[in-house]
Amino acid sequence: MSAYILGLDLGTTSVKVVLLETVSRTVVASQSLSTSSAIIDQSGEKAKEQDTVRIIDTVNRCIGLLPRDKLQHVSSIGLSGQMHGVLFWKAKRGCNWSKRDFFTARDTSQLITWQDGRCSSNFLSSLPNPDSHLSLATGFGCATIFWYMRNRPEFLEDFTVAGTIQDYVVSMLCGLDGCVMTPQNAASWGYFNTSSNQWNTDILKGAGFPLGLLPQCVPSGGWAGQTYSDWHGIPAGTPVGAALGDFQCSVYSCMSARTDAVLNISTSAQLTFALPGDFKPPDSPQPASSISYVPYFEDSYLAVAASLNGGNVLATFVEMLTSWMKELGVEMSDSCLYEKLINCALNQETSELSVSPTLLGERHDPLCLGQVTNISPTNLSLGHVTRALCRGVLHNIASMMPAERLQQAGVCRIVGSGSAIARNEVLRQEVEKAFPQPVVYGQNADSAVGVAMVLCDLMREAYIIK
Ligand SMILES: Nc1ncnc2c1ncn2[C@@H]1O[C@H](COP(=O)(O)OP(=O)(O)O)[C@@H](O)[C@H]1O
Ligand SMILES: O=C(CO)[C@@H](O)[C@H](O)[C@H](O)[C@H](O)COP(=O)(O)O
Repeated sequence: MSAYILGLDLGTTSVKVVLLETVSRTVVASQSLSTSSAIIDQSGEKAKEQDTVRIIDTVNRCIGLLPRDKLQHVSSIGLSGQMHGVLFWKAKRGCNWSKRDFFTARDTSQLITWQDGRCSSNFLSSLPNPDSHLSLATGFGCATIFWYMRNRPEFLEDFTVAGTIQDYVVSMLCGLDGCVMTPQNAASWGYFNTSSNQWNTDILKGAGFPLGLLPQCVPSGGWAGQTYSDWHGIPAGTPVGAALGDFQCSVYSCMSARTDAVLNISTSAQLTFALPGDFKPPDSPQPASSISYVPYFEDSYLAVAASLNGGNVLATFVEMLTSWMKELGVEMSDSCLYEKLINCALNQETSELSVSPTLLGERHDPLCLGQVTNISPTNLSLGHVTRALCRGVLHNIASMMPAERLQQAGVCRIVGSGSAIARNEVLRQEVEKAFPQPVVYGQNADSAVGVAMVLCDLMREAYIIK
């Protein structure tokens, strides 16, 4: 009888699940559903939160679409998800289990995501310097906790545990009292040293940070525990991997040679290549650099240009059009709008219109927001604007990680991944124009597949799969 690994990715826009057949290492079933969990910011503070209850409901619906007979033969579960963000819960009280088959979120906070803009540059510079090569940015878990500590200390009093959304699901599945976190996610929170794999506890303690909220660190590719109950037909006692970063897992799914760079465009966008095995990160942060060095597996690192402006730029354009049309009394579904916009831009191969689409700024340059230039009466069609937006997304990431930098690193080709690339031919055309290196598109290149592959390879190494 075949055994399967369940891979689950909790992205910013959607939840994706796959079943990977362990012997052939192939995907036999997959599903994806949008979480529609964004909470409108009423505060004017640039808060970006998502509704935890909705995210977990989407997980339940998405897994419910997988074949139940195969779920009964799942031998391990791996999770990845959006990094940097934080949610809070109370030990032993973070969820309700129903009929020993699924759980729903209970008494948790909302998820404060990587897109949260509440930590201004002034606020960040008032925090202690981290002992890490990674600089701190708004939306990073520890910065968010500091923000609550200083602005709404009563909010933190309600909770005893914190983690990313993927860590929360792992804790609930395994019935853990606390939270375990891998260096991939811990590094994305800030105040974590990737050489020692330890939190900067002394620095944080000195600043009055609630140390009890720091998760316990376990290796990337390690186990968190076993399922506490049956879950969607998967038997209780099934091993669960400690949650990984969605970025690292998307790379794992499609980087087949050290000479590959990976360009992932989902809600955000990342362009990355693997650093040599003996690479050691610098001692201190380089906040003005558009390239950072993030932990991958074991002691290895990836060099990455992590842009805050990827598929979300197009999603914002679609949202803007929808709201304009609503005001004008017209209705159209998002999927219909995407299709029409992509078709218009395919018929408009070039445009003089220039869009710099950094709607969220970038971590190395937070105040550099978007601009449109070179506007003329003849370049205002939907085709022109959509073409210019897609080109702008690629120009921005190529300015953060120039083609020459890839060449110096020995990159021979770029592998495209992520659903914004998979679903948008205009973006694919612009990727091919932006870089001289040949571009290929990964089959099954995504984080849910990547996290399942990580577990599959671990079990092979341990001879659990023959
Ligand atoms: N119908 C569509 N057609 C083309 N692109 C789409 C469509 N729906 C969403 N997208 C793109 O996909 C992006 C979200 O990708 P997804 O993989 O779901 O994100 P994440 O992994 O961050 O959850 C959106 O920001 C948007 O650019
Ligand atoms: O900074 C990085 C990677 O270092 C990121 O951009 C990171 O992948 C993202 O912030 C989140 O994980 C969101 O990913 P996604 O939802 O866009 O797939």
